[in-house]
Amino acid sequence: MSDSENRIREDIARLSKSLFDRGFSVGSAGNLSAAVEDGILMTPTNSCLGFLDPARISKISRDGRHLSGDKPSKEIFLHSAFYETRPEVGAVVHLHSTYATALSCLSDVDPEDCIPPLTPYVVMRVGRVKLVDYVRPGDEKGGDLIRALGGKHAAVLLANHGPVVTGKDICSAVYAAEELEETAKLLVALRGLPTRILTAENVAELKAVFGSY
Ligand SMILES: O=C(O)[C@@H](O)C(=O)COP(=O)(O)O
Ligand SMILES: [Zn+2]
Repeated sequence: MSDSENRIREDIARLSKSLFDRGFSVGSAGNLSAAVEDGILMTPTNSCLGFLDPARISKISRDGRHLSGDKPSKEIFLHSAFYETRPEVGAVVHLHSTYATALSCLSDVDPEDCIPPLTPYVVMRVGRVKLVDYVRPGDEKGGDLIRALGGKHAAVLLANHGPVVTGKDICSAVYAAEELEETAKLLVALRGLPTRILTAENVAELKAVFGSY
């Protein structure tokens, strides 16, 4: 195993524990993956993000075959669809974090833009978030729904389930998932209050200056 793969395994375990310790995931909810030179590392199914053993993290091929480690997350289709459709994706994080999941259950969120641009950082880290129709966790159809987005979104909310956020590497994907959750919390706190969001010009300026990955 290469030094780089070992480092990414350690990063997945360390960042997963950090998410678990701060309540971004509970029990065995959520899953993370990261690309390595010869495949994709993925958290094992039914594992607790707080107690991962780097050596037992699953490894799958780019076409979804289980190569080594424990049995991979049942959300393998969801993760694989992001890697397939967005070449810049180096990692994927799925959580059941409370506020983002709460938004995913509201009947009046805008399915095209379910995390409106309240602050600059969510625009810079996450971009426009699309609501994806509900399917059973682990259903292959989840992958089809992500592929249908044509790689246009770095993050989605799975209806009545939770967020899936990507990044160029595992650290960026985790930071983006945290930013999405904090913005969801603000949106819930501001519900019913007259709220100013960033204008289209503000968003365009952020994209021009900071780009989007
Ligand atoms: O909600 C679910 O069942 C999955 O999306 C999940 O979060 C945990 O599944 P595994 O990664 O297979 O444990
Ligand atoms: Zn889930």
